Amino acid sequence: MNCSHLGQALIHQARCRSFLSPPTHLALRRRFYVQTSVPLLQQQLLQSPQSATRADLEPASSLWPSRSSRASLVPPPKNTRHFPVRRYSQFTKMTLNNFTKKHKVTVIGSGNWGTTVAKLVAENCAEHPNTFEKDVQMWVYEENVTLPKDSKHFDASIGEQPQKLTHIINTYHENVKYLPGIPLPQNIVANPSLVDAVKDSSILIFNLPHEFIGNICRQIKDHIAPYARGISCIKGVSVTDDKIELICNYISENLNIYCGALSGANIASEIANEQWCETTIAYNTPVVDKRDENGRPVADGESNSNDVASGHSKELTPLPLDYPPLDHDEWALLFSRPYFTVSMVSDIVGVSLAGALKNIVAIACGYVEGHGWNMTAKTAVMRRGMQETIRFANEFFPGQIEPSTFWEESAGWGDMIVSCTSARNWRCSKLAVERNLPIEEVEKTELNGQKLQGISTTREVCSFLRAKGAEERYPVFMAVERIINQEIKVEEIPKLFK
Ligand SMILES: NC(=O)C1=CN([C@@H]2O[C@H](COP(=O)(O)OP(=O)(O)OC[C@H]3O[C@@H](n4cnc5c(N)ncnc54)[C@H](O)[C@@H]3O)[C@@H](O)[C@H]2O)C=CC1
Ligand SMILES: O=C(CO)COP(=O)(O)O
Repeated sequence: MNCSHLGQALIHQARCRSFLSPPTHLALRRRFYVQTSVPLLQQQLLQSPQSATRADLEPASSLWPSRSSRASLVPPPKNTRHFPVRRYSQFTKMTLNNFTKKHKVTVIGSGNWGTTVAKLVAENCAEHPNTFEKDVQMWVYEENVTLPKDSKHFDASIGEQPQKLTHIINTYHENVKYLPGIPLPQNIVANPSLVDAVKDSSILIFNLPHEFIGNICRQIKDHIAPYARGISCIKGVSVTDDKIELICNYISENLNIYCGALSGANIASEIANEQWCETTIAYNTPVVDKRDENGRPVADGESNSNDVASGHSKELTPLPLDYPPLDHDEWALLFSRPYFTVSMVSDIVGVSLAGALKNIVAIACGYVEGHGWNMTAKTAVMRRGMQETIRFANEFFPGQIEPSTFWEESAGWGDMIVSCTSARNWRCSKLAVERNLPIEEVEKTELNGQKLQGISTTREVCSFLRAKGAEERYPVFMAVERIINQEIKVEEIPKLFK
């Protein structure tokens, strides 16, 4: 029994025991399909992209069994037509090559994670020329960088003169400042002009510290394609007074485009070194972008304001039909690598909040460890931190999360564990206690320009909780703020958690 069969069997078994509601059941089937069948399909198309016919794709049925073998394996779910139709549309979308346009991709941000995501996306753009333009624009916040004498790129004729970071990336294909030692694909184009980098792009990937997103949106608002679609890889939230907004929703509303969210247990330097990991992408394809199996729009052409599927509150410009569609399959195609497994879901709120709030808990864990307490204390902080995260989501985004995001997805417990044991927020808060320094000092001396998201997220979330009078229900979050502000010591934590 291969992985896909096994997945279906498990889902069916769980459903028979009434563990899963029918929608969850369907969502899980879809997830298994994206994770297992799509890469195989891609591989087949890669081997023979021009000549592939539907018959060529039939071997994929070893992953997705034929109707008869499916029937013998597990009784079909209610909506059995769903996946065969999708499979055919995948074939149509990827092989007929009847789209006059391809998606142009821009990554906005070029830090540790920004550059890593640009790398994996650029690898996929080169591998899927029917769907994506080969070159990937990467906007770089320009700065001068001096290559040290022992750098392999050191040029004696230039000496130790500072050079533009964009020049270094485009010449040596390495981001020596934010992702040193990792060779980058040559189809990444480092661009210091934000407006030029986003011009005509149908896909915008936002990947920079969350505090800069307001300024970025203001600068690009009038320069992006109105039909562009986004994915935010940013971990943070936007808070003003007693209002809180997810970063992807902030982007959607301010640019009037639809934007999903990517988040997971992802340490950039490990992924850049192609060590395997998983991630979660949340995306609700807007109704105006949905197409039937013949590639025709499913929207009836009437007003598309308040797009129900995506939750977008304004009128969206549809993605033109001369572009390949942008649905879960295409996002999986853009982000999946052999070393980066993508799970597609619809829970924008759960994925975004899990990614933002775990940074507060990671700081708490670093403090606890720096104080000399070990795994048992850290586990207590993680458990309570996750409890507060889910409480926060239910209290301030009622009815908008899927609990399975926190329990089953990389964006949930996966990210919590990795962040509390090895990420930058954890590392710097641990050092802060060990050196008896404010965490901001450690950030400056240890990270060479990289930014901690946990400090500002803690302050923003705590100020929001105060505005809502909800501090008492969030003792972990509030304690972290007080330790950051050096108002209390780590040893006071257990008393506060009572
Ligand atoms: N590094 C990682 O392992 C992961 C990071 N993330 C998230 O990805 C997002 C981006 O983080 P990184 O790429 O790691 O960034 P980073 O912390 O490595 O680098 C900071 C970036 O901010 C840029 N910058 C500095 N001043 C700026 C300004 N005024 N305007 C615009 N940009 C400016 C710098 O040029 C640099 O590219 C964050 O929300 C982070 O939480 C998510 C998963 C993994
Ligand atoms: O989000 C991350 C891990 O999933 C990275 O966290 P840090 O920003 O603390 O390194």
